[in-house]
Amino acid sequence: MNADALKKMAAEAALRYIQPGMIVGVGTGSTTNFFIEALGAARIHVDGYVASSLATENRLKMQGFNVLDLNGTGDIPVYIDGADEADPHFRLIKGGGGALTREKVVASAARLFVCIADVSKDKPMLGKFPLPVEVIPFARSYVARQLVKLGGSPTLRDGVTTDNGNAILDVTGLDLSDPLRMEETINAIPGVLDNGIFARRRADVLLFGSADGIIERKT
Ligand SMILES: O=C[C@H](O)[C@H](O)[C@H](O)COP(=O)(O)O
Repeated sequence: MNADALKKMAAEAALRYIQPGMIVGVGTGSTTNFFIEALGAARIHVDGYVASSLATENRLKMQGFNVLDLNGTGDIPVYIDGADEADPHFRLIKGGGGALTREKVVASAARLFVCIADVSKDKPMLGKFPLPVEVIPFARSYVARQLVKLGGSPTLRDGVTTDNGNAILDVTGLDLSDPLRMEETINAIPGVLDNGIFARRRADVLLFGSADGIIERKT
C-alpha cells in the first residue's frame, strides 16, 4: 500500500471519535485532507468545525460545512490532525505545512487530540524531521543565530508566509532527547511565535495506517 492509502486508512479510522452534535477541531495537511473527505462521505451531523488554517477552512467550506471561530466555541471535545513525527510518548513534530501555531492552539483547546498518520511517522524518537519554527519576520536573523547557539542549522522556508503573516525556519541538528525542554527553550527566544514540538500538548491517541491495518495507541 502506498503512503496515501495508509493516510486515508488512518483518517477514516478517526471517524470513530466523532459523535453527532460535537464541535470538531480539524488540522492541516494531506492526512487531514483525507479526514475532511471522509467526513463528507460519513454525513455525521456535527455542530461545526474549528479549522487550524485558512487552507483547512476553505476545504471545509467547500464541503458545505459550518466553520466556527475558536473565539466563540470555548474548549472543543476533539481535535483531529496529522503529524510529521510521533514518538512512543505521544510527543510530536508538526508544522511541515507551516500551520503549527494555530494547530497547537486548537490542540490545546481540545479535550482529546487524535493524531492520524501513515506508519512511517511512528518514530522511536523525534528529531529526523527538520523542526519548523514560526518567527516574526523582523526577528528572523536574530532567532536564526540563537537556534545555531542551541546546536541547530536553520534554513528559511523560501517564499512561505504563514496564516499569521510570519516566516518559518526549518531547523536540523537539534538534540531533541528532551522534547519538552527544547520546545520551551525555543519558545523563550524573543521573536519566536511557536515551534513544531508538541510535547506540552501531546496527542492523546495515535492512529497509524499500516499494511497490517490500523495501529491505535492511547495515553
Ligand atoms: O503544518 C502542517 C501540519 O503540522 C501537518 O499536520 C503535518 O505537516 C503532517 O502533514 P501530512 O499529513 O501532509 O503528512
